[in-house]
Amino acid sequence: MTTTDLAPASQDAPGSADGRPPVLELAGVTLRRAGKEILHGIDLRVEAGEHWAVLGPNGAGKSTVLSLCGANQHPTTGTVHVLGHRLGRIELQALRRMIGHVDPRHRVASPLTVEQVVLTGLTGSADLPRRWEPTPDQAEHARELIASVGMGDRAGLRWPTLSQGERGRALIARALVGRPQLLLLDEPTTGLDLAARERFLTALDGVVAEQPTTSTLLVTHHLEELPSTTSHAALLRDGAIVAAGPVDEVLTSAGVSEAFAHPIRVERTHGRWHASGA
Ligand SMILES: Nc1ncnc2c1ncn2[C@@H]1O[C@H](COP(=O)(O)OP(=O)(O)OP(=O)(O)O)[C@@H](O)[C@H]1O
Repeated sequence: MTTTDLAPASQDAPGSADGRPPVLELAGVTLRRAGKEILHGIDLRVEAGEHWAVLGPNGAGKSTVLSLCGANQHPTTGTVHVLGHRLGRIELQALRRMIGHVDPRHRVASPLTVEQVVLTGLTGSADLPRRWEPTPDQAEHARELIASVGMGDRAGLRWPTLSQGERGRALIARALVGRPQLLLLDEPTTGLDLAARERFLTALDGVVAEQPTTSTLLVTHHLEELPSTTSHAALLRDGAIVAAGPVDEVLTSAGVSEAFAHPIRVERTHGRWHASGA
């Protein structure tokens, strides 16, 4: 395989105040599937270095929004710009190589080892292309990431034999291996034990510190799983955004209660969030 580098961001990419295109811009996005509109007029703008939490009840459309941001599907109407490129005008796989995506729907078809699965993050594919080899730097970075998610002694294990939590850890390393400018995390701590969850949050804080322009979007059902570096939040309900903006303005008891149609008390202590029934 030849690695196709992306052309410079398209001329029609919307600009920000400093002239750089936003990392993500969704404008008037609707999406229809199986005769049903599942997203209605989504507007969302994410700048470099912002860290977004995406929250909402089951079926609100969180994963669907992330799949658009991850160049996995096109909107039915409206526009999606990712890293300055408009979906529909760019080869999706080339774009995917610049995005780290922890996707619970990710399928590993062949019995790859943990190390091989992590390396597929560099090729943006489900399998390792024939004749493709990582550079020594890439291989070393993959090994470091595998160790950082606590899988250093399991790098040679094959995918079908892994537990759910081990797969989750491998997919986090896979998402980080390309040092992406955009990191999409769809319930990344599902199946992780308590220590692995905290290790993941520490690893994410490390990425944020090492790569200050990387932006993240994290979907979770549990406010306790939000990293303390979260800067913004979007609340979804029934395929629409009910609130989006700086995290302390959006993750309030009133905002979260409205999104979930249920009274919820939200508290923030030592930088982390907690939710309980009001
Ligand atoms: N390919 C599809 N065909 C038909 N309906 C779909 C399709 N993909 C998603 N949907 C529907 O769109 C809605 C939003 O789904 P989505 O997975 O984005 O929700 P979510 O907020 O991530 O939910 P959860 O918290 O349960 O994971 C759901 O009602 C779902 O059934």
